Amino acid sequence: MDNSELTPVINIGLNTGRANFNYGMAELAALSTANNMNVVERIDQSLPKPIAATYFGTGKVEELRDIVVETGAEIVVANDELTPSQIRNLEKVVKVPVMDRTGLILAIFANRAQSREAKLQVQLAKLQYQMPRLHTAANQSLDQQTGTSAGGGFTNRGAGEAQIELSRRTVQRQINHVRHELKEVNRSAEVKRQQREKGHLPNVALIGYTNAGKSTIMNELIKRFGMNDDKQVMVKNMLFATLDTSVRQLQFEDAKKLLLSDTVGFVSQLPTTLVEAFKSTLYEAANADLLVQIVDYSSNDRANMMTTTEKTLREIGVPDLPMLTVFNKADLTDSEYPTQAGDQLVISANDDASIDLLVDAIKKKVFKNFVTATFLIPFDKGDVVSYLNEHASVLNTDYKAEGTEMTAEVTDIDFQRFQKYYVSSEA
Ligand SMILES: Nc1nc2c(ncn2[C@@H]2O[C@H](COP(=O)(O)OP(=O)(O)OP(=O)(O)O)[C@@H](O)[C@H]2O)c(=O)[nH]1
Ligand SMILES: [Mg+2]
Repeated sequence: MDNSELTPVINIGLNTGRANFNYGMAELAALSTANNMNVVERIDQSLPKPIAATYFGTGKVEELRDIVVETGAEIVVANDELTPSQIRNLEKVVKVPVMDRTGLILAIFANRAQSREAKLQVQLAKLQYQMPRLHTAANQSLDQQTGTSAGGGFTNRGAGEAQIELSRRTVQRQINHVRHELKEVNRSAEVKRQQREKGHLPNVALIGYTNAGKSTIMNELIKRFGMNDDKQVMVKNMLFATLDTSVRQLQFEDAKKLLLSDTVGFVSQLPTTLVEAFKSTLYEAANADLLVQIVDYSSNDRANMMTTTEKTLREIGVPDLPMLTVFNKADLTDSEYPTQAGDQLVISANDDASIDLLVDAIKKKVFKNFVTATFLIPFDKGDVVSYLNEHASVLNTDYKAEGTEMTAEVTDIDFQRFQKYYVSSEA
């Protein structure tokens, strides 16, 4: 796409002295690009805190107006979440729509959403964002950006209080409706989840900053250890390529199995409405036995990206889970790969030796509580035999007069369950 097809925008940011201000602004530029915008100018102002009425100081807002005219920018995008009145007051002076960081991220999510669940989740987040902003032009610019019409009829700036109240009730009704539909979608997802949980397979979740290579790694693992009919997931060089959680079962040469999930990537200041709306999608990560954090090793911002990931996990309410940290895209750096030091790996997703090392590291983590044991199962306990065949790696089966003798690697939990059939253990 050449720049003429992109909307020219100005990024503005308030430097309150936070250490990662520049990182936040770089992220805002990347998010703008992801939303088909061309950032023609960046304007910062150093202030201890935002001006309540206009975000920037008066003089700076005038300057912004001049630069909008000079550059032909069509939208101003602010690095923070603005109050409805800040947006309104800024728009009065600069005379183009003003969008905040939350509105921008919502717009990207709305453009990317494919599945019914993702679409409903984005819609819910958007409606909740619009609720306190009904009488500003912010929704208007949001709707122009996303091309959707939810709430688009309520952005009439001249509307009176009664009109706003009516709009509020309408939006609340829409919120209730979307919530209801989401519950329906979630119900079928919940059934699938419960079926998986019954299987007692370890759950491994790929998580991390957007565009780090989670889906690429997922696909490499599916290619080698997936079931025949397992579909690949989408990989794209853009922010938030993945908005749905995909779960696949992997089976290794030694018959051990696990569930691997790939999910939505993170970015700093992920709007709370989105985090809230995407809770069920992010549930897979919260419910994992092992988190595999993928980091773009070729990015200079990788330390900030890791901090962002850890913050977001806390926000979603993910408990302190065992974690492997995988520095990916090492092929774009001068570093040697694949290497491992403790729980940290340096790899490249498209390199076989890297995937071997990763699989080995994952297996050591999730199958560490396995024991090899021999069980003698009475012939009337066929269900135990089929359970072991399905869920354990069976090393040997013998038919004795008293029943079926099976030597298998089982989890310590399964070992407890079948202890009464236990006859001996290997070193
Ligand atoms: N050079 C190189 N490129 C990689 C590597 N891994 C992934 N990529 C590229 O990085 C881009 C993003 O990869 P994805 O797998 O979609 O990233 P993701 O983490 O799933 O991103 P989101 O779904 O947006 O959160 C794609 O263009 C991949 O081809 C790697 O090891 N080396
Ligand atoms: Mg992805």
